Amino acid sequence: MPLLAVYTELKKVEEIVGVYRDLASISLPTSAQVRSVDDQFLAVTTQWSQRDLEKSEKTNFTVNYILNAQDYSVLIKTPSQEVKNEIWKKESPSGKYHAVVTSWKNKKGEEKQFIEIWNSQGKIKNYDVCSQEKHGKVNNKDDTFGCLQWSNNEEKLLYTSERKLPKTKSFFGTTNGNDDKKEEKDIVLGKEHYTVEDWGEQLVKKSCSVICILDIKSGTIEVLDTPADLSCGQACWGPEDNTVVFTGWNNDPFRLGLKYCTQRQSAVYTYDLKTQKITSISDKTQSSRSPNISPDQSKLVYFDQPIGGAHKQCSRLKMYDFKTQTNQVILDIVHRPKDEVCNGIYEDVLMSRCWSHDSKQIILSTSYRSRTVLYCINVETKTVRQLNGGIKDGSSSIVDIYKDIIIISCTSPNTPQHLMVGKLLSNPGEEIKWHYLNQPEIDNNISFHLSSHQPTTDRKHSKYGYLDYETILVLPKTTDDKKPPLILFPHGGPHTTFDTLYMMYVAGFCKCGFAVLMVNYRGSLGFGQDSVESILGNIGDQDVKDCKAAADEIISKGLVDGQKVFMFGGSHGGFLTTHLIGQYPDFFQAGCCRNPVTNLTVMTGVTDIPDWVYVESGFDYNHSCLLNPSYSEEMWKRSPIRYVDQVKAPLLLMIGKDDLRVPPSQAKEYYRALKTRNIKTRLIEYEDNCHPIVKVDSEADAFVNIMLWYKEHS
Ligand SMILES: CSCC[C@H](NC=O)C(=O)N[C@@H](Cc1ccccc1)C(=O)O
Repeated sequence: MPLLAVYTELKKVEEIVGVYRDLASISLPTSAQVRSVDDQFLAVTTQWSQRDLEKSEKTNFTVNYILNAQDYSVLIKTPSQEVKNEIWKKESPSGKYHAVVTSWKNKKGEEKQFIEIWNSQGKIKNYDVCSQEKHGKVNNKDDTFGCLQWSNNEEKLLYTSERKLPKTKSFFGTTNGNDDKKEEKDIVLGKEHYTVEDWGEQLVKKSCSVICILDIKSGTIEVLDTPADLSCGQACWGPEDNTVVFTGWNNDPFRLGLKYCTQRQSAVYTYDLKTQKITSISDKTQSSRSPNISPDQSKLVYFDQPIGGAHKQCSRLKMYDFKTQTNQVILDIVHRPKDEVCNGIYEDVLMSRCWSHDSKQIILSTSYRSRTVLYCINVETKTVRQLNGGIKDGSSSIVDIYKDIIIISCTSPNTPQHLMVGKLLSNPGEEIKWHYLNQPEIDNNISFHLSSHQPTTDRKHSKYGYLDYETILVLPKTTDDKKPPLILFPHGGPHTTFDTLYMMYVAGFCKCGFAVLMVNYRGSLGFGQDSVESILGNIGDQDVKDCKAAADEIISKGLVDGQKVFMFGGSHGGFLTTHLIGQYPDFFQAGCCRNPVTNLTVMTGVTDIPDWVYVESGFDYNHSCLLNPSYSEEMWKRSPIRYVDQVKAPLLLMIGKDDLRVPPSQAKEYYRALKTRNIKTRLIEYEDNCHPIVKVDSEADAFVNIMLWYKEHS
């Protein structure tokens, strides 16, 4: 390469790295808890996360605030304090104690887990919970099964862990040299290599979760006697601490991936701590989850939806009354949106605190078309209202509520998430006045526009012909008349959605000069259950055409350069990327995709969610389904690889080597097919990354590679 070209290339890299460094340094709130100190003051504890590119890890820290209880002004803000080795922290109901689950490696490199109890004087107890050998590893916050709950009398802690597995050793020797006689009789022979099923992508080694109770005074641990065919989680204390309420997922006949999949068979149960009797309180023909008890302990709410079908869908909000032992629907599944208020609930779980102080209302946030909005649902009148809050056309979500003081997180594509505090008012007509906890950093060089798109007559769905869809166009500020190149970016899933949130990659693309069109094609969440169902059996067609038509509309409005269009997407978004460059070969300059689905016919035996392949291809699924030539034929017709001969655009493929959802072989097969057809392509493989590719160093490397790829092929 001539010297000038080398210099220009280096300059380009430096600029992109600079953009990424700036964005990666932004810290974002992850959670917050509010509590009243007295009539005059409120205390708010907030948790934050920030990328540390030097250490290649995320730094977590807390910031504490003291607020004036009358006008919510910030009186004191403590300096940031880094949090290390902490898996989970939970304040007791009175605020006197904290329980902290910590993880630590001893000198032999073995992982130890402790539950520590703290008060204002310091650490008062520390239990090495796994040493009692009553259970396996404690679940953490992010696991679907995780929970940490103080009993109302503050004497006990409820948590979940993996069920204890029998120890095993080889038929021909010992596991280690120091097994004593007592241990020897508990050891089974020759089972070391038996498969232990788990719950798949991002839930590796989560096989069968059990509920545990730690007696804080004595340190004894009781593992509840739940059936071995249930994985238990999301546990909370029932009225007067006499029962435990939890969600149980069926392990049989075999486990399928649970991450991003709320349609698995599960129910809400109560466990009587005196009699050990387990009762299912939800409808067992539905999939139920996320029980949450009212402050007055008279009732609980939870979500349910049909078992099977789309991996995420619209859910019902249901309520169980402890006195009458009856269930009722508070907010039903919304098939076809009827009003401007609510299109249904699309959340996996409720916030751990979601009730108003009078136990009459629930606060939750969920997608309403392309925005996350706040809802207040009255469980007595079964009425729903949207709460005001945040940025115009932006998104707001609930972070915590305590005694009607609400903390929300507000954001938009040009405004990173920031926290606000307000009071839930008794008069539903009155607007909440929100106060900043931290000031947002608005990027005035980025703007965004929401558009709705009406499919042309030939593209209307045969059953749900009324459906429309939306896009979010994010634009860089340009100094000249030149229109920016466009990145067409459909989301994955397909049953998820792009809400008007701040997304680091999108902001980064804009700062590098690109416009980004995020497409909520039909099938996305937030538009009613009909939209979710409209895509089943139509993948590779309806979604592809929605994306292309949206790009055409935006180009025809003259907002972007129609001669410079690039494709980007992950997973099902990678499926759409490879479809679009194959079906519209002259439209795209280049493409990039992460863990793309490229060939459905070879997915069923290798993904952790084979049901996805059947259901999205338009078939019913049950655990005994086997692939046959007629399924395969339909799957082939819907696969991007079918169009590989037509591809012209250079394609960058990125793989998370540990992805269990979309096996790396999908990208590799497509890569080989492009190579042999002399289409420019590159494959990047990230070690220790699974489906999302979000390890700090990999995410950073992928960003720079994507930008260089597009710039090289502009
Ligand atoms: C057999 S893989 C199917 C594609 C995958 N769907 C579900 O997991 C997918 O597109 N994944 C999305 C992840 C996602 C799904 C739902 C909600 C949020 C994220 C992706 O990686 O973007």
